[in-house]
This record gives sequence, structure tokens and C-alpha cells, in this order.
Amino acid sequence: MVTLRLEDVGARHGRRQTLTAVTTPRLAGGEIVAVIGPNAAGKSTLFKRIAGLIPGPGEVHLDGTDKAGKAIAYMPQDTGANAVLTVYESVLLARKQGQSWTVDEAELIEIDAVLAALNIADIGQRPLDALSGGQRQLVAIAQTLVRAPDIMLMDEPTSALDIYRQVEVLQLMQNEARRRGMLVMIAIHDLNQALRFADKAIVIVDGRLRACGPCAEVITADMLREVYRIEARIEKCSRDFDHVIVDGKAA
Ligand SMILES: Nc1ncnc2c1ncn2[C@@H]1O[C@H](COP(=O)(O)OP(=O)(O)OP(=O)(O)O)[C@@H](O)[C@H]1O
Repeated sequence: MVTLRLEDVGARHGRRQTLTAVTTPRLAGGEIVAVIGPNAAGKSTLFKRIAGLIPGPGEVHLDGTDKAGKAIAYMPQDTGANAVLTVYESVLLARKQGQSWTVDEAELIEIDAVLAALNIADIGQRPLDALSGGQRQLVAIAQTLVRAPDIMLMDEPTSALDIYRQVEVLQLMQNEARRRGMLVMIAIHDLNQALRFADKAIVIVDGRLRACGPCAEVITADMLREVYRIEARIEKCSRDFDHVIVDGKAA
């Protein structure tokens, strides 16, 4: 099973230290980890650092994978639209990522299955630049999923989706994490969706790790007051899920 552990991981943008000494316990495949924190806290920077897209001090310890160089897939927050490609072609291109261009039947079946699971099979032949924002986000999720990584880093993957699609995507990611033994880290601002779908939460504040652990232990009224400056209660709904109820800004 894949595991990820960060040790003193940092990053800079120019002269500014944007990530400082982030150390986590071992995070294991099969789990959803919500990465939360205020705007500009360093969530995307953390993902880019884990994915090896930006340099910095510290160690990203990756174990239990045989997909050297392809174990981690990063889905950025802003997904551009390449006008030349159709949805299907773009997903196929993501699947092949540097491999030979021979396409076998099993790969096509897999791509069809991912498009169907995300409910976007009907737009397969549409050019990318003719999609809505939400459709583009779903295509970006498909592009990441077909790479069959051991670790998926998803940067606000549901920010453009309606509530039905949010649930559909987060449920799918939960199922896929369990089924494939994949570690899925999701930067997300919706704390109720984090409480509903994530096993653990990591809180990033000012580029530092403030907390890491089971959602119920991390997403607390005290944390919301200190980190987000809001007064809120965490209450169980009638189906026994924790919910954040916001009362207002903290004094
Ligand atoms: N390319 C860049 N050049 C300079 N500064 C950057 C760059 N990318 C990010 N930063 C800075 O690094 C800090 C962390 O940004 P990051 O995008 O990681 O935050 P975030 O937690 O993902 O925010 P959000 O929730 O708003 O998406 C911010 O202060 C941001 O301005």
C-alpha cells in the first residue's frame, strides 16, 4: 500500500517563504485527506511541492509504490482549455502521458468507464474550449483519474460544480480511494463536504501545518475561531454526520 510522509517540507516564491517545515504523520492509501485552510495559506504550494513541480527543502517520503515517476497525479486549481483537443482526446492524452501511442482496447474501456462515472460521456466529442466551467473541472478530474496514480492531489476539484456533481465526484473519489488503495488529498473550502467525505484533515495556516488528524478532531469550533476567525458550532445532523453551523464572524 502506498504511503506518504512529509518531513520539514518547505517552499519559497521569490523571497517569500510560502511553506515552512511541514511534517506529517504517515498518510496511507485508501484514505481521503482534506487539505483545508484560509485563502493563500499554502495549500496549492504544498501540492506542487509534493508533486515535485517546485523545489524546496525537506523530504517527501513515498513508499509502497512501483510507479516510479508516475505515482503522483496533480490536478491544478485552474485547468486551461486546449482548443485543439476534444474531451475524449484530452483524456486519452492524459492516460498515455509519455508512453507509446499504441492504444489498446482495455485503455479505451477504462476511459469510457471514467467518463461514464463522471457523467460526461455525452460531451466526449466536444472541443475543450466549448465547455462550461463545471464541465472543464469534470474533464480535469477524468484526466487525473485515468492516469491511475497511487496518490491524487486535487486542488479544489469541486469549486465549479453544482451540489449534485459535488456529491457525485466526492463519492466517486471515496470509492476509488478504497477500491484502488489510492491516497486522495483534496484541497477544499467546503468544510461540511470535508467532514462528510474525508477520513482525515490537514490544516495549513500561513504556510505551516497547524493540525493533521481525523476530521472530527481537527475541524473544531476552536480551530474555526483561531484559523478562520468565525464563531461556529459542530453539530451532528439527524443522520449522525458532523456539520459546521456558522454563527458569524468572531469578535
Ligand atoms: N507563482 C507565485 N508567485 C509568487 N507568489 C506565489 C505564487 N504562487 C503562490 N504564491 C503565494 O504563495 C502563497 C500561498 O499560495 P497558495 O496558492 O499555495 O495558497 P492556497 O492555500 O492554495 O490559496 P487559495 O485557497 O486561495 O487557493 C500566497 O501568498 C501566494 O500569493
